[in-house]
Amino acid sequence: MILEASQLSFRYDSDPILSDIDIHIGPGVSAIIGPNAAGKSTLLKCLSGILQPEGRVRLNGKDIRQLSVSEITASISYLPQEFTPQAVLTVFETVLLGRLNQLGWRVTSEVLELVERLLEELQLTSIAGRYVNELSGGQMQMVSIAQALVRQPAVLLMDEPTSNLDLRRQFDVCGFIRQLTDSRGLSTAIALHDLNMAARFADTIYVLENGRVRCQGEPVSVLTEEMITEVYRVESRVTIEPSGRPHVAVLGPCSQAPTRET
Ligand SMILES: Nc1ncnc2c1ncn2[C@@H]1O[C@H](COP(=O)(O)OP(=O)(O)OP(=O)(O)O)[C@@H](O)[C@H]1O
Repeated sequence: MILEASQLSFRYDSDPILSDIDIHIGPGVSAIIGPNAAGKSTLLKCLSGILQPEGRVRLNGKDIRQLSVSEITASISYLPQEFTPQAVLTVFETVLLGRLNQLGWRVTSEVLELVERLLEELQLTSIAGRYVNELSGGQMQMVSIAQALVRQPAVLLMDEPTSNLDLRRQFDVCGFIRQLTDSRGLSTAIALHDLNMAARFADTIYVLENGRVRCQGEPVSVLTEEMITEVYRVESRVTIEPSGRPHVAVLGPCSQAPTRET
């Protein structure tokens, strides 16, 4: 399934937040990077149908404005940046709730097995019976990832899914999402701050700057020292790994950084 936007623009009030965005999600992993307030979360909300932008958002060629909420949520799973549990439920129940649209009045054994399998794959089985309001930030984030994945979407939109995770978990989660994307032919977009995670796991990177796509393409063509200096105002060294993917070492802030609003 393909999710694409053309000439997408959005404003919350008077100021434009996103302008003339053309983006093509999938199949594969697209990373959306850019400084704070560049518009990454707003873009994901526009793509998921939560916000109504100007321009076109199409799901497999169909304007999503012509789709019902249940048609959208049957295909697109959106993981917000902040996960706030709505009620005091266990981890298992919270993940199961991700299937809300597909649940009848009886939960089938297939769905229960699906939840169990996912908890196992994300190494959450040991906390399946814990209440979500008692979890650490990282555990909570893992549960929200499981809740997004249990819906078995064709399109996966994730807003900084690894921001609260330790170093090892960041690799595990990104690797799992990458592998799931490949094995199920998903179209996945992930907003990320970690350039090396984007370099390692994405097929395509979109760089957002002040609400516009500054550049896009394969990690090796996008993640250049020049782009990083101009967009993030830091000095870096970019080397190419044996895999052909770039690796970014950040050296420090640019000495003569232009002042810009964030
Ligand atoms: N509900 C809202 N009402 C008004 N302005 C908003 C709202 N949500 C976000 N904004 C503004 O839109 C701009 C883009 O915010 P957004 O959260 O999309 O950026 P981001 O790139 O995801 O940032 P970050 O990396 O800090 O998460 C910011 O200037 C922000 O203040």
